[in-house]
Amino acid sequence: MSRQLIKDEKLRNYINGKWFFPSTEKYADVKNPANLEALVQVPLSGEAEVAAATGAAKIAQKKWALVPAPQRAEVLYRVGLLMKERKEELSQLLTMENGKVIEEARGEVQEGIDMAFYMAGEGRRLFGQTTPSELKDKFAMSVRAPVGVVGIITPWNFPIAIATWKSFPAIVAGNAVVWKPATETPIMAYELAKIFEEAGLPKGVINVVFGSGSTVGEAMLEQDDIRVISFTGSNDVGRNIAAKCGERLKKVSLEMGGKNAVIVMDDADLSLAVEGILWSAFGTSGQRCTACSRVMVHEDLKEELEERLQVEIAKLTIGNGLDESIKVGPVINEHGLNKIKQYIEIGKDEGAKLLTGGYVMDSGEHAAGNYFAPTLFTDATADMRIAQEEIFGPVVSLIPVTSLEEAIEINNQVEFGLSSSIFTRDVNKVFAAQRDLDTGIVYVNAGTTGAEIHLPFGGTKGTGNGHRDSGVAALDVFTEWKAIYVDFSGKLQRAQIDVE
Ligand SMILES: NC(=O)C1=CN([C@@H]2O[C@H](COP(=O)(O)OP(=O)(O)OC[C@H]3O[C@@H](n4cnc5c(N)ncnc54)[C@H](O)[C@@H]3O)[C@@H](O)[C@H]2O)C=CC1
Ligand SMILES: O=C(O)[C@H](O)CS(=O)(=O)O
Repeated sequence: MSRQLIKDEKLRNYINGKWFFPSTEKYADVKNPANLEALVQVPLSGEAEVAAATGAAKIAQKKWALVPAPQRAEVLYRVGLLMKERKEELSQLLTMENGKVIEEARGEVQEGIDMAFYMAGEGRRLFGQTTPSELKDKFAMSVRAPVGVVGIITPWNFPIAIATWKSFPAIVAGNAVVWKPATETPIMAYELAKIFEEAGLPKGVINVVFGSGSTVGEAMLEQDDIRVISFTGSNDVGRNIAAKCGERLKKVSLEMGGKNAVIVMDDADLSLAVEGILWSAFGTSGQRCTACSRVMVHEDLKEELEERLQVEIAKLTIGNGLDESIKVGPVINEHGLNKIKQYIEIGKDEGAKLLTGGYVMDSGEHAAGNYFAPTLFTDATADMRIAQEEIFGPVVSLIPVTSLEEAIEINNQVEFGLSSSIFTRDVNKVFAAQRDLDTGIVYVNAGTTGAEIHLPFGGTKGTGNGHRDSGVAALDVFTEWKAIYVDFSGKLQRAQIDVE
């Protein structure tokens, strides 16, 4: 049934309000990670498409910026309504191309809907400041001005939500967008472009160019008319983008990896902690930048936590996420599987104890897809590679600790700083932890995932470069502050007036 949701076998780029096959005539197959069934072919476009999209965006942006922000917001509001109408269909398509289980796919699509309504609200705010002037009969204020053409580059793990986190604030602020989605998950981008079209977004305000990072992504960096690059993805790619944009003085917003941890103190509600760890370590098969991959557990609770987690992991159903009873879907592709496999060997060699999982599931109903068994290591230490590096798979390691201070120190001893969590009933520990955990997101008595769209999303250290997606903070990426002085004294005032 769901296969019928796919109407076009060959996807097309969306440039200047029209649909184009790629001039390169090259395509890549997109496969369902749950069964390796071919879904669609994604264009592998070239530099010509990036240039055309940028040119169209530049022209469109000039007009779009003059549309009053509340009217720009109405288009986003319609986008939200259309997404809501099509929520179930979009969710099924998302599960098919990405593999995440349907319940999570619905959650991701809902994030996009929420972001549409939230950013539509910004069309009536986009607050600036007014301040007193130093001079008599003079008015001083600041407003947010659009940046111009913005480039967004998005990953496969949240193919619709992350795109909405970036494109919606950009559009409501009066920018035009050139968007390169990940080639692994182009269907969500294709459907979102159709929704923008149906909602009446003027031609050229959003342009979608499918293709590889090395061709389309790199070409975007070289377009001087693209004034901002907003990127979510891996650290290596993010560093390269930052370096190249630095040479051109292009603004860059980066959201990258994580090595997120849950802390379980000796006074924790253990049932709650088990649930929080399960959901944030194995949800989306561990392929969230916020996924929990370390647990610092107080030594007094270590054995009990090991036992209870093993019992719960054994109950997880693994398979095609379109089946409502499935709790853990496949990982995105063979490359992902191989990376996870390597980390299992690394963990064993380093001396961590493998309690459960640690293998590719490749027989019976799992034979055709990319399945990895949910994996639990214990007795890991803070310096092990499995406790330092991003695995991006369903693997979590327990690290015993004796105090909150030790747990926080270990939490902060990694390259990344995205999300962290603490389970405790002690309010003093809660406040100390939220102050001292060096991450952009801190959860108390909840796992490391589940960000809400009206708060800033992003992290410290190697996770980013000081910008945030989501919330009002996202507007900082897509606007320039403009200071405006209006002198109504009728004379050229030069100096501050002395107060007599
Ligand atoms: N902090 C955050 O907000 C999030 C971070 N991520 C991170 O994303 C990664 C997984 O996503 P992937 O798609 O595998 O990452 P990736 O870095 O390989 O790809 C991300 C995007 O960048 C493009 N790209 C690749 N090479 C490029 C280049 N040279 N120039 C320009 N663009 C290029 C890709 O085609 C894709 O569209 C993980 O490391 C994860 O932690 C994922 C979600 C959220
Ligand atoms: O991008 C992600 O990994 C998620 O959208 C953020 S969360 O839901 O895990 O907080």
